[in-house]
Amino acid sequence: MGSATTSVVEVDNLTRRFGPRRGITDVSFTISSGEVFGFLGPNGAGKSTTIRLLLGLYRPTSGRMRLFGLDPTRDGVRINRRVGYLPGELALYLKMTGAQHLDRYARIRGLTDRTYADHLVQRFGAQLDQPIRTLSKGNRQKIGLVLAFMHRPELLVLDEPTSGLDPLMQDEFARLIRETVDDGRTVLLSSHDLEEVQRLADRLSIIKEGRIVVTDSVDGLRRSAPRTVEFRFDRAVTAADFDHLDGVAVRECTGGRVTLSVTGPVADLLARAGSLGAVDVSARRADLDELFLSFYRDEPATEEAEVPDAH
Ligand SMILES: Nc1ncnc2c1ncn2[C@@H]1O[C@H](COP(=O)(O)OP(=O)(O)OP(=O)(O)O)[C@@H](O)[C@H]1O
Repeated sequence: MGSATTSVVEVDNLTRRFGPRRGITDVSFTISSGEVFGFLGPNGAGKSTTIRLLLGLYRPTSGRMRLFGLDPTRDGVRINRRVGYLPGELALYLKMTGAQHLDRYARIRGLTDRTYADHLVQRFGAQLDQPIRTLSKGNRQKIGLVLAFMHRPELLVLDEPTSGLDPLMQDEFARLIRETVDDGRTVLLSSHDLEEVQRLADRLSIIKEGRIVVTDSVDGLRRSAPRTVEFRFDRAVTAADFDHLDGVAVRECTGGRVTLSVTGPVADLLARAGSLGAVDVSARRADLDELFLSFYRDEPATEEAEVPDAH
């Protein structure tokens, strides 16, 4: 802590096509050291493709990327030593035990001090003495987590990290993430779980149909999330009384009650409601889930969404 913040991951206009199929198009984002960066998107959006490019497993069609200032297409070996990767689909050897996996990874990485690895095994209650094929999904995932974190890498790239973990283990995982960034290390957390990203990430990008639709801090997104505002009047009002106002969408209007979805400043709306003789008002901030879902559903994938930059 206290040291200067540097970019650990830089991605500029990265494009990867698979023949005629789109993989990702013009993807750009930057991740600073000590940050948890969420990468959120529905199935097939392009999260895994982006990660595979970053790890040098795919070559880009065009664009530029850097990890620690190095180019993954050329410096893969140097980069991989500094990265811990948990793939979305864990490829463990079914006949080998967890202990054999740990030995193998420690050898590849030249890791002699196993204190931290042992600590992680204890912490997650990972079962090391049985062949992987006999383990449940969650227990395999715990081994995947230990393998990703055991050498204290500077960058963790985690694809659906809590898949299969029970709530207690998810909490343990959340604590581990916090400790990791408190240590000045960096996390890229890819997921389609809104709740998980919202809880853990400082900033995030939402990717849809291969393109980034928004990048912002979680707090910034929360500020720009629509509020639900409800007014009551002692006479009937109509949707037309409100729907011309900037940032206001009428969700429901019956008799003397109107429910609105509101983004941005409320002065004009309050003036309007006042002039119509409002007798009561209530407001609640929409869940971020609503905002995320609106990006998933409605946003055109070809344009950046107009969310005010929080930085
Ligand atoms: N090796 C490949 N060959 C052909 N098409 C591919 C390949 N890998 C990915 N794609 C295509 O690229 C697009 C993005 O897929 P990707 O796996 O990156 O999505 P994702 O966001 O990780 O999805 P999920 O959440 O389901 O894992 C999809 O249309 C997919 O079909």
